[in-house]
Amino acid sequence: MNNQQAQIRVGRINYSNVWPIFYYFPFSEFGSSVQFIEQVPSTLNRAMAAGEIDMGPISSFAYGENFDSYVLCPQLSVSAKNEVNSILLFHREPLETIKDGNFALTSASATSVNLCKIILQKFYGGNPTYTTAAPNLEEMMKDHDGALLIGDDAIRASWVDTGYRVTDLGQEWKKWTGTGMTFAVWAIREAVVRQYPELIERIRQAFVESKIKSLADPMAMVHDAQTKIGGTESYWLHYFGDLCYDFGSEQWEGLSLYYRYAWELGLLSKPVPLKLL
Ligand SMILES: C=C(O[C@@H]1C=C(C(=O)O)C=C[C@H]1O)C(=O)O
Repeated sequence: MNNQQAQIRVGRINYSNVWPIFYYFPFSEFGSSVQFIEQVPSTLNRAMAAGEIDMGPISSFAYGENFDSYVLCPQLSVSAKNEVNSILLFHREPLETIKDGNFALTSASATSVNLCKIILQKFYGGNPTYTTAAPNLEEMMKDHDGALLIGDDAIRASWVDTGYRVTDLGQEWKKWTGTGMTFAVWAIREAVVRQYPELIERIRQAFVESKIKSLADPMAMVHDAQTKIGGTESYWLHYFGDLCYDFGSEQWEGLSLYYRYAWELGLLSKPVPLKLL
């Protein structure tokens, strides 16, 4: 089978935070050679590890768990230099007073779940307990001191006056480390790169071009977000403006520190190297 009929299975995170990289992707140009599978990050993480998808955005923590089999695309990520606005920990009392408490963590995440553990255990010196839960804030907060939501679940909850304190974990990471945080990376299974190098490069380049075009003029994407998710034009301009979709030395500086802390806490089994395409 030559590259043109190759079926590259590409994951697509079903949150608005990845929209800039998909918004102008030329789907029709690739026809049946590319199939898209849309899921929450944790499901895509498992699918790539199982060989059920070949490339696309996954939790950066999932790369840390499976770097032996993956390479990363330069220029593509979901990062934040400070506030991320959609990785939110909701809690009643200050973190200092609940650092040994119990926390409900969304089942949709891998990166942010472990970022929350690094923050509570390493930065606040806590010894909390964790429960993985469906991303329903009201249910999560019934019997926990805090609840972590990500993606559009977090955005929608942030629009409601819940009365809870809200900690932005991107901002918290920046406060303690001085670096930005990368929540998702664009990973490719090495076996697929070897089998379809030209097609993989065409897909990667198309993602980069979509990123450049949508960030150069985000208004169509912003108005789509208002229609499909709600919120104001200024909210979405701020949201997409606070996110960073690059993946270079600045992003690796923060991500390698995250991997080091995760390894030190036993959340990852070994140090994580950078393996670029
Ligand atoms: C910025 C975000 O990052 C997401 C968080 C992820 C995680 O915690 O595993 C994975 C993919 C990202 O798209 C978000 O959810 O809003």
